[in-house]
Amino acid sequence: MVAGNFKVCVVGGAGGIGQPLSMLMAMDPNVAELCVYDLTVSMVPAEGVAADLSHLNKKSKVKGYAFDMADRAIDKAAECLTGCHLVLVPAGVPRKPGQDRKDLLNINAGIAKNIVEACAKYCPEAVVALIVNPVNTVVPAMCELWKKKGLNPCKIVGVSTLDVVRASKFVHEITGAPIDGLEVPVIGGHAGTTILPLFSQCPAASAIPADKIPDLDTKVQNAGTVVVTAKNGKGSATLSMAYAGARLGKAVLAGLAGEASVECAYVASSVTELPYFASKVTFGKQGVETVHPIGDLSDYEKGRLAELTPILLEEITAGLEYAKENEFAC
Ligand SMILES: NC(=O)C1=CN([C@@H]2O[C@H](COP(=O)(O)OP(=O)(O)OC[C@H]3O[C@@H](n4cnc5c(N)ncnc54)[C@H](O)[C@@H]3O)[C@@H](O)[C@H]2O)C=CC1
Ligand SMILES: O=C([O-])CC(=O)C(=O)O
Repeated sequence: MVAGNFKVCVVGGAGGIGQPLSMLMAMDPNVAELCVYDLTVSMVPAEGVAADLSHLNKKSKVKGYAFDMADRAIDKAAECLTGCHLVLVPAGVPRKPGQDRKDLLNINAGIAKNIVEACAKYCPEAVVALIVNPVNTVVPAMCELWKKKGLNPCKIVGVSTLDVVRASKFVHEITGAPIDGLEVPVIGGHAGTTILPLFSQCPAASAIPADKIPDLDTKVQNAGTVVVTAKNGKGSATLSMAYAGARLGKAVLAGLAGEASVECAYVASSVTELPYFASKVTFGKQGVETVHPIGDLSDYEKGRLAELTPILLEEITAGLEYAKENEFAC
């Protein structure tokens, strides 16, 4: 397989997730150009992160861009975004202890819109992977605004890979089954009970007694909160998120390069009654190629799906409302 020569931008690239994510993407043989994009107020200047990464002995050329908070990306980010094949977006405010992901909507939806409207203008063919929370609402909001511009909503992808990474790790820890190839699909959304790990679809998890599954399910749902609590007001998951985001980013680029790859992601969907839903997705030459059906569920998982559906619908509806009340500047 010949490696691709793709241009990738990490927006929020000097942040907690952004720095390690930029590093992992700079190491991907499919990346020819990497843009590290952040605000001038970031903890480390984006140019500094880029200068640091530019010394890795990898083929990627790395450049940093920093903009003022008051700048609109649509006015400033032409050079940075033009020609991008993939834009990864870990820009936004993380949770503090006691907060719910939903509490971030007001501030983070505005940040996401500022970025996604610039992508609509400068790289409308790119896959735009949104890590910014609350994913359950921000993704439908940005996708509907994207559609209003006549663009293909399949280009907007909500990153829920960390749930798969966590569920798979927990099954490995309990069963001792080899970690390589151990994969628990996680469907639904990316917050609380909307996170539904499908242990019944992971052969290694069949060794776990049925009465232990609800606690394991809850452990996956609460894993983000465990990190928020342990970081004690200094942010949420960054390193594991960067690992998971790079895994998704690499799958997208592999697909664009002609090697179709499957990852769970939260996307516009018709596999359930909900218009946005996380399930397995095949990434191919155009980005999202196939959104896979959820497959067979255990009775427990069926019950959980019924329970999460109205909750996720409410969070999606908030996104649809946002898109009704707002417009892209372009
Ligand atoms: N989808 C998922 O599974 C996960 C999502 N997250 C979310 O990712 C987001 C980022 O988290 P962290 O990296 O920990 O936060 P952070 O605060 O460390 O970094 C965010 C970066 O975004 C930058 N930024 C803010 N507004 C911007 C704008 N308009 N344009 C460009 N850059 C901008 C900031 O300057 C900062 O450098 C949060 O919303 C968090 O909730 C975090 C973990 C997992
Ligand atoms: O918990 C948070 O706020 C960050 C996040 O989405 C996760 O770690 O899954």
